[in-house]
Amino acid sequence: MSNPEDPKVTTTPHIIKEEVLAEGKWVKLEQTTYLDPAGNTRTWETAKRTTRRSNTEADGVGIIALLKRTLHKDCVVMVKQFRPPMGGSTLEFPAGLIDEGETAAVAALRELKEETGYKGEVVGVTPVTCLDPGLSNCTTQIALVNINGDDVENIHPTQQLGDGGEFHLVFSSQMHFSLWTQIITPTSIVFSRVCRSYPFTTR
Ligand SMILES: Nc1nc(=O)[nH]c2c1ncn2[C@H]1C[C@H](O)[C@@H](COP(=O)(O)OP(=O)(O)O)O1
Repeated sequence: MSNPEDPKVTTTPHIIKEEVLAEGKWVKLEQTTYLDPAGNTRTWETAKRTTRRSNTEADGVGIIALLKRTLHKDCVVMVKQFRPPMGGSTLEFPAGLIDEGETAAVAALRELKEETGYKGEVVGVTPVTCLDPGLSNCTTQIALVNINGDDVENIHPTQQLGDGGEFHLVFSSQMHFSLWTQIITPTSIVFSRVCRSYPFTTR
């Protein structure tokens, strides 16, 4: 039985070793051996993307894109798509992996163009945040983008879809969107975890 008078042995937690248990083309499973804050050696099952580049902080970028048009209310552009891990469709901010040599801002404009057809302008990029730190080391940055809907290039946006299949564009009124953020977000971390991918009921 432990003596409550004993000073707790504490040390800085850190990774001791990482062993690959299984690896696919996109994802790998590792066993992470680490020292916990009480000085105990423990293990954790960790999922990682295989696509992470050595010279970057974030795996991907999520895009909060505001469509601004004369005589229309501003709208947030979102995409609805089938997500195999969910076994169904989700309503999400446009998003994607950051390619080699890209900044989050450059990746945001490329992904926005591919997924929605819109040409945007980046007005801000958040710091790096994690998405599901109990499972994975995946990280993201959120780019805030304005779309000039009056620009001739944005009148009839054409998606540039690859093998990934079909995306449906969804426009959420800014007021509705603000309500979500007031309810769900005291911090950007909660915001990105809860709001980046919002389960969508398909009919
Ligand atoms: N976990 C994944 N499994 C796959 O089988 N394929 C995957 C995974 N993650 C990404 N990809 C593929 C799918 C696309 O062809 C490319 C690029 O994805 P990207 O569009 O950048 O990201 P998402 O919008 O999140 O799909 O990677």
